[in-house]
Amino acid sequence: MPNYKKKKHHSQHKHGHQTKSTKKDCENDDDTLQSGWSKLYEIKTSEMMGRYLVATKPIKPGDVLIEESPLVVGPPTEYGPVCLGCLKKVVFPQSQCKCPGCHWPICSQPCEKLNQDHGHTNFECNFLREKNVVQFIEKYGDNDLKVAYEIIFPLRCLLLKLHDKSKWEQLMEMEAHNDIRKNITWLWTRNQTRIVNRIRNEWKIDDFTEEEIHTVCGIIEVNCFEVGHEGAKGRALYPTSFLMAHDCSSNSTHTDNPENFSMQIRAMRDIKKGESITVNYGYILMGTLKRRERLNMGKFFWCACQRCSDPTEFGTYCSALKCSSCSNGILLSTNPLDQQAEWKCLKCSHTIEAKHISSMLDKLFDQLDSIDPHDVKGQEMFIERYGNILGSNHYLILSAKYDLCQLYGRAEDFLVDSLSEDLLKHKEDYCRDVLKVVKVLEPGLSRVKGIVMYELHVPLLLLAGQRLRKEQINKSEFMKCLKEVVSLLEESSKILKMEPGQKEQEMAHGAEMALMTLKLQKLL
Ligand SMILES: C[S@@+](CC[C@H](N)C(=O)[O-])C[C@H]1O[C@@H](n2cnc3c(N)ncnc32)[C@H](O)[C@@H]1O
Repeated sequence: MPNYKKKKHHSQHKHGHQTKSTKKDCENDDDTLQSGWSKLYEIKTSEMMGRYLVATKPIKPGDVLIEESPLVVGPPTEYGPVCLGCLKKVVFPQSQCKCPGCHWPICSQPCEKLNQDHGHTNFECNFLREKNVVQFIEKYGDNDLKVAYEIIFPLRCLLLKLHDKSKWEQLMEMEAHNDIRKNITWLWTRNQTRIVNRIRNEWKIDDFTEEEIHTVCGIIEVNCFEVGHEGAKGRALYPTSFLMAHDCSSNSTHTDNPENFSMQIRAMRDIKKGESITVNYGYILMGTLKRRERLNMGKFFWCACQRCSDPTEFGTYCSALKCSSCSNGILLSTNPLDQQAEWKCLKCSHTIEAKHISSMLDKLFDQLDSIDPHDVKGQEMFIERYGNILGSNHYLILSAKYDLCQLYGRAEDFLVDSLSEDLLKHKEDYCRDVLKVVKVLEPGLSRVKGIVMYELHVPLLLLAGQRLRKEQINKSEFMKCLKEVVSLLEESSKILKMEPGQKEQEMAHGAEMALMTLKLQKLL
């Protein structure tokens, strides 16, 4: 299905942004050697995608393409009361700590993240105090409180119009897709009642027009990144990173620093000169039908990338369903770029309408989603129950396996020392199943790959030791296993070291410690 958007108002930017290059990149380039900075990309425009970034020279895996502070950061949607400084949850109305200026609840006295450029600025504090918005917060119930905190992010964007013209102009450069969004009645009405009417009618803030508020809502929906980690989650807009186009098998990745929400975009694999630089707006372990539906609902375009165009998704078959009419047949979409195209068995030609597939996938997704992420037995039951309908590489099965490969060894009752040989083998199998697919869908320095590689080293190392002791394998077979362990540890530590999240940092550290221990034991 083609993308119907028109991009009339985008001017073509010919300049590349100044970006930091890695040492490796500098070594190949005299200019860069002198400055330490390099223009790695330029901005181009296409009818279908609007503006997007294109490499102006060959880029290596791990090269940093963009590193920047946010323009604005705010609370997520549907989340509830958070500290206006650090975005950590606060318990309302019990919270004792209040911002000394506007009296909104904060996490501690003082929260050191108050008065930051992109968050609860002095300007915002004075503005909220003058309008006495806290009076509403104090009388709201749970639902209204969630809405009130959802307004903070658009309000922060709008306040730039009053106190930071240059940032406001940068924001107004971003796509809002008002023409498309106006025709999505539920979305426009939701924004009208939850955001526009609250700001203008209830909070009596008349500094912004309805159109301006809707536009800011659109800019957020189209361009914002979900940021933060456990404890402090948020949404943020960045001056340059928003330009990255989407690809379901992207060549770059993004991470935000939990301390200050600064954004880093890095290449995951080799990018050729002239190739577009892409990130994945979604989640790698999701099948084409639902992935495209989500991208269209959330980002307002129908993706037609190579992965979406290929019914087998590069031979991974991660959307394929088992045929109920014959044995060993599998069903695939007859045209993955058409959401309505029927699905057909490759063996017996049995067909099913796309709408039935879609509603079944929704039901199964809801079931998987309702399982506590720490519930080993629940996830196992999901695989057992639906493995016969969904293919073994199906993305819903792989999602459960991805959770399980991290749970075995960590979850209560499944700590690593208590895992039987069978369960260790089970963990190994799940890791291998996920890794096989992720290596194809996200080759290179992929975070998911780094995590699974780290997880895989555990059963391999323990099983090899047990088997050597029981004389089920000899020394040279043991050394062969160790070789795989070492390569997994080296690769996962290389990938995860680049990720600022605490979990990834701990794994990278764990991988390095494991390598050191092997060296000390003179096994390497
Ligand atoms: C975050 S913005 C990216 C910057 C945008 N192209 C611009 O010019 O402002 C996201 C929007 O870019 C467009 N876009 C990004 N990736 C695309 C893709 N793979 N195919 C079609 N449109 C895409 C869509 O219009 C989407 O809503």
